Amino acid sequence: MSRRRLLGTASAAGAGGLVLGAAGGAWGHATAQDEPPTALTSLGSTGVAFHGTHQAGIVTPAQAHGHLVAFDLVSGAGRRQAAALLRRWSDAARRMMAGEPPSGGERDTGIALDAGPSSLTVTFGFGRTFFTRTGMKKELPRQLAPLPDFSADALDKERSDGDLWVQIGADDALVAFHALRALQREAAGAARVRWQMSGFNRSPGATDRPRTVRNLMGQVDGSNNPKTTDDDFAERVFVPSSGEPSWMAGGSFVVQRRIRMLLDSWDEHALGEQERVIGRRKSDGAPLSGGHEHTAPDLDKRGKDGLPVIAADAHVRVAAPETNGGAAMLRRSFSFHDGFGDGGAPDAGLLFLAWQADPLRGFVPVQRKLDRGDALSDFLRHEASGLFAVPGGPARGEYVGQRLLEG
Ligand SMILES: C=CC1=C(C)c2cc3[nH]c(cc4nc(cc5[nH]c(cc1n2)c(C)c5CCC(=O)O)C(CCC(=O)O)=C4C)c(C)c3C=C
Ligand SMILES: [Fe+2]
Repeated sequence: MSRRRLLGTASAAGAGGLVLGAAGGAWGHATAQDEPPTALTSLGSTGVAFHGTHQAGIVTPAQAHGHLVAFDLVSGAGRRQAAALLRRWSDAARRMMAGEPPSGGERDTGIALDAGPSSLTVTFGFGRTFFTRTGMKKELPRQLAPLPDFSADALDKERSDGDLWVQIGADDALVAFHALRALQREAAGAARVRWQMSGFNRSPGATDRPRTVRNLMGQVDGSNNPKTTDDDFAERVFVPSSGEPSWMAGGSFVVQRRIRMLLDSWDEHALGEQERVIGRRKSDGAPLSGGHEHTAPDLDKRGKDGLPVIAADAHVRVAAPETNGGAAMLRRSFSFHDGFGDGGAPDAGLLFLAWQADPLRGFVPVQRKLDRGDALSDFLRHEASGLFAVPGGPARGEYVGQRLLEG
């Protein structure tokens, strides 16, 4: 037994399959010779494909651990350095998503030694400033127009935007941090970290059956997300092959908002009031109009008092596609908790991530409306913001963004 005493069991997401036992380097460190091999659970052995029409990490079920990080190109770095960086990053991401060390192993930190790929995904995007920094203004997608100012914004510019954006997700915390650190090291000399945020979701296997995740307000969050099986899913979430700009075919636009939850205030409110604010039951996420979690909310239903059972300012009514001319987005967020403030209030909330083919037909109109009349907004503060173009997935032998950088 030379490299490790782990055996894979399953590979749910295909392509790379289970890929333990990469060559050399730190991966050769010893475990006792006489230990019997231990099978990885499906949590560790699950690998997600790096290549494909779309990048991984968009329709992939949200993992238990997430890192979001923005980089700015260093002064003097332009298109050529950016292309070389994306090539290095793609190579590292492909390897790590297959459970291998990032670059042959010699320089690897060893943080993910002993672990399988654990559903690792790495997703890359470009911010508006990337196109000016690299002299590629002509390629700037119109969909990257700056987001409007919203009245409830209290944005920290230093934790917003950025030239390059990376989303990392994994079901193991060490695997996730390993990827973050590896990509930061690969960036040396070309780009430096502008801001970084970490988040989490429930671990696979923590519930009696697969369930929609809860957020830190205790609500079931994600029930009425577009489903991959919906006829209009791809149209809503991905840029079509005939879309503009052509290098974004198969890509998507992501809006990220660090939304602090004012939990001290929220947690003081009675259950009935909390449910009125959202328009759904807290226990199981069912709409207040009746049925179960996945029953469509009936926005027309009225109670005996003649009032709508889902209130006029309930979050689900104000955000629903039906009340926003069909505007929709795929929400795939992580919760965050970064300690407690001086007064004891948790610095916690949602790293809200919304994916769509065009933010002007997704996030923007919905947030405009929420900004004017959402009961939930009394309990939220939008503290940081970013909008990034996430190109389509790479074909074999290609790196992410190659069609932009070498087109
Ligand atoms: C601009 C878009 C949205 C922001 C910002 C947003 C913040 C936010 N939402 C919750 C909790 C819930 N949201 C729910 C539904 C929901 N939210 C949005 C959009 C934004 N939310 C949409 C489009 C929808 C779906 C509406 C529908 O079609 O019914 C729900 C209900 C369950 C669900 O469908 O997911 C909850 C709960 C928080 C806590 C939050 C900011 C921190
Ligand atoms: Fe919401």
